[in-house]
Amino acid sequence: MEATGASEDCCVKVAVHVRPLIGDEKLQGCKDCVTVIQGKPQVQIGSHSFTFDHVYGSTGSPSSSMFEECIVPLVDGLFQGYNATVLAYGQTGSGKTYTMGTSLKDSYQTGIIPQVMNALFSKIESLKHQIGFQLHVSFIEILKEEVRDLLDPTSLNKSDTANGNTGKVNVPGKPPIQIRESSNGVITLAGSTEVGVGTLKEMAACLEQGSLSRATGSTNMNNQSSRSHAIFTITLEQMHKANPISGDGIPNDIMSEEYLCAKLHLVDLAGSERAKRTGSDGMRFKEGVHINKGLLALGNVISALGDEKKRKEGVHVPYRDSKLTRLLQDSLGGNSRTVMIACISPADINAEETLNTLKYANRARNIQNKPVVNRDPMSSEMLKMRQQLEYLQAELCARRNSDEVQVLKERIAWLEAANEDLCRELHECRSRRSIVEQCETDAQNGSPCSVKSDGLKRYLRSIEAPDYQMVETMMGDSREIDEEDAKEWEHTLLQNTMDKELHELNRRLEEKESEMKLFGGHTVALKQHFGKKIQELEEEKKDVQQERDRLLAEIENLSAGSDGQTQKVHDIHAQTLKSLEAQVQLQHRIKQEAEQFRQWKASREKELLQLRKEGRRNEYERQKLQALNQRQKLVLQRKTEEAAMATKRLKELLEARKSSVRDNSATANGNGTNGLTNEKALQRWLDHELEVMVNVQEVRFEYEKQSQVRAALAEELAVLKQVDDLASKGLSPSRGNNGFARYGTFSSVEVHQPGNLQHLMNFTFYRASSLSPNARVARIYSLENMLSISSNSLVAMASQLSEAEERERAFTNRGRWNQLRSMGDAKNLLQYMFSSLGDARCQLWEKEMENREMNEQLKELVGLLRQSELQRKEVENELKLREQAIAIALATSVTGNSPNSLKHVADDMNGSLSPISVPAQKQLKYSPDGTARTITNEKVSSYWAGRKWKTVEMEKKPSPMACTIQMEMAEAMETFGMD
Ligand SMILES: Nc1ncnc2c1ncn2[C@@H]1O[C@H](COP(=O)(O)OP(=O)(O)OP(=O)(O)O)[C@@H](O)[C@H]1O
Repeated sequence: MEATGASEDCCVKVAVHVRPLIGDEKLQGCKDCVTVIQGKPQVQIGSHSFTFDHVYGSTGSPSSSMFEECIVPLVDGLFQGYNATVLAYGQTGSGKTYTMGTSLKDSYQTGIIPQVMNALFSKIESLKHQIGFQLHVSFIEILKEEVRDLLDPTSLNKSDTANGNTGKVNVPGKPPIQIRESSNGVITLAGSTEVGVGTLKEMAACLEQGSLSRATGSTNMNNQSSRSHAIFTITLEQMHKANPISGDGIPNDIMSEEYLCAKLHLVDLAGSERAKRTGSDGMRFKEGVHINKGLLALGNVISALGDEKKRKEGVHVPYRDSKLTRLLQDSLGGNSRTVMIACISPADINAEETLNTLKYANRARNIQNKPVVNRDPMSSEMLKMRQQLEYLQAELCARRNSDEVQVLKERIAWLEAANEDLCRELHECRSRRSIVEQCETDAQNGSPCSVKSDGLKRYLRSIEAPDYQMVETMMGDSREIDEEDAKEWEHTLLQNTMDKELHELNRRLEEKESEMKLFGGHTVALKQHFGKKIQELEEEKKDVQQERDRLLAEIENLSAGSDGQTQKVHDIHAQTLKSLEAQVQLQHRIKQEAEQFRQWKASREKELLQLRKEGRRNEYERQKLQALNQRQKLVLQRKTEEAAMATKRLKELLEARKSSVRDNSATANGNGTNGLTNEKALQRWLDHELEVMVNVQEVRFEYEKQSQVRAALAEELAVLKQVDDLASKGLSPSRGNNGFARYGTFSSVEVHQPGNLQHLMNFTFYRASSLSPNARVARIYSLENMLSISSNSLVAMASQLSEAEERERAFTNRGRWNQLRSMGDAKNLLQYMFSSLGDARCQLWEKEMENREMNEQLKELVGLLRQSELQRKEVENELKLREQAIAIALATSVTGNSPNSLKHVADDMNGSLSPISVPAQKQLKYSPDGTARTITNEKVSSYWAGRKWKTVEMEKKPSPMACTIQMEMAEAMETFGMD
């Protein structure tokens, strides 16, 4: 296959995909530090701003439009014979696999590769009648600079549990896949499996098989991190059957076929990573080193191609530095239309990596590719000939006799006029027919119009008569009549349908009417039933009233008939009794109320006390928290200031480095006054270089310290928020197994933490749940403030570090020692370096000596500390035992138990008393009969000897010696920063 045809220059298109903050980042309280300018493909981070071809995610365009805007043009180009490449680049965990859709889980349908497959097959479906297609796919990965075939059926899928890796294992003895370059510069893979696919399902199966075989592993930054660069390649071959009939109307097979072949590489690169952050060691670390090497080589290729000056100078492009760059040779600066998707995380902790990715991508935008249509040389020759033929035919046509054209034009005009007449006539006929039909309908309904209808029918029949038809045929258009028939047929059909509908409606109407009737019957019956019921009730009411009246009358009669005086006495007694009863009840009520009041008052007082206690506790807590916030803020401020100073210094040094390079090159070029100036300038340059290096180290150190502070703050904030959330739902803390107060369930915070950190989290949780709601809110607010300060500081440092790294890279590529133009310069500088190194070594030696001495002192101190600690413990134990003994002795003096029985008690408590001599202020002395008396200021040994209690110390406070030890220990611990 040969790339032929005119090439078009086109730049590599770069799209940025900003993923949202993910679970882990949210748990770490990360802030979004990436701003996407709305309506513009612009990304800002810290003080840096970048413009790309597209920006998706965050406040940019929705990710769903990425495929339409970036990938569809490439798929279309594939059908025109253009190679294409989609490259996903970014730090580990930034969403490359998600974007490409090779993970087979969350993004499978929205990923680029599945969408490409759908688009390809639907296009093939629509074109398959004109074009013959053949599709092949291959899927390889580059793992540790080794190309592995992910579709090789003979290799085994293996889960390498030792390293936690999953991936393919090549069959022993099988030759490795080779990268070859053909004479015309096309890169091919010898020995990789190319699977022919005919359906979408088959292609999807290949993707699935390869994705499952890909090497993945777990790191601190991504549970399922791709440990290799993966390339899924689709090869589309087309046989165009353009122009199958030659100009003379004779089929011409040789002239009609055109063969095109284009490749689409879909590349999911492994993520760039820092071993420290991914926490990788052993095998994972080695993988990381290889990944970074490959990406560095890719970066160098991008730099070489993206720098216009270098391009013009024809600088060597280091494609051969890695297998990845070798395989992507065509995609970068070659025969391909390329889209690079830079995936970034918006989290502040990833600011440095995000900046590096954006810079990398920005450079890639300058790469110029030269895509050409890939067609078969034979068919391209044929195409040329065909084009020539078409051109000649057109020329021939133009030169033909113009009279012929004139005649044809007149004929066309005549035909058009005839056509117009016919159309008019047809229109009239149609309107007449509709009148006839109307009359016919009326006739059926007995309308007077029926008389006319016969005449019109006759007229119509005359129209349909053979001579009429003949006229029609003569005019060359019999279609109108067919149309009329069709209309009539349509009309009949419509009428039938309407009839049916009417019939249906009538039927339903009847149904409804019968339902109504039925319902009407029911209503009457119900009315009657309830009417009767009401009447019955009315009658019952009347009866009851009559009964009541009768009873009242009876009572009146009875009272009128009794003796008046007896009644009076009876009344007086009854009244007295009543008033007495009322009095008693009143007293009882008063008593009850008094008791209730007393209880209420007591409970109020208790509550008040409780509230006061709570208030005091809250106030204390508030003050403590305030102090803590203040202290932490100050520490953070100090740390941030230190970091800002280091960052500023680094910035200045980097600026100064630029100008010093210029000065030195001027001096080295002979513009300096003499050799001595040159020597001094070189020495200054070297000092400066070393200072930059040390400063970068300092900033990185500050960066890491700041990250740790940030992580601790974020951790506490996450826990506090969780506690607050649970509390707002009305859940109360419960005690966990470890004794700490906990809420029912704990989030994934604890699931992800290893042992001791888990313990710490529990502790934080305990503290958080013991805070009052107000204190919690205040602490959350303060933590959020501190986090935001920390986040800004981190982004500023990341920006300077990324700058320093980039300049260092540029410097390394350019050659650090370019400024040395003569042997003299080199010798002088070497001499200077030697003496500087000598000084540094001497200083180091002195420091080491000092350190050694300090270490020895430290060791002694630690020994002393341990000894004191042991002594402290001994004293404490002793104190405990004595307390027990005192308790027993006191009990004896009260209960009269004999010391003998107490001895058993003490023994049971493992209380064998060791002799110790301590100053005592108050002591008890026991006689053999068990009686005790108090003695003071006497040094005695407490010892159970031959059933005799001698003395037992009563001092409860720790002894002066224990106090001294404790103080010494506290001081020492504070000095060495030990908890
Ligand atoms: N646009 C997105 N929306 C939601 N979640 C995303 C998005 N992009 C990535 N993620 C999530 O982020 C995590 C990391 O993504 P992914 O594995 O694709 O990263 P990666 O760049 O391929 O990492 P590595 O280089 O380590 O393989 C996954 O859990 C994924 O679900």
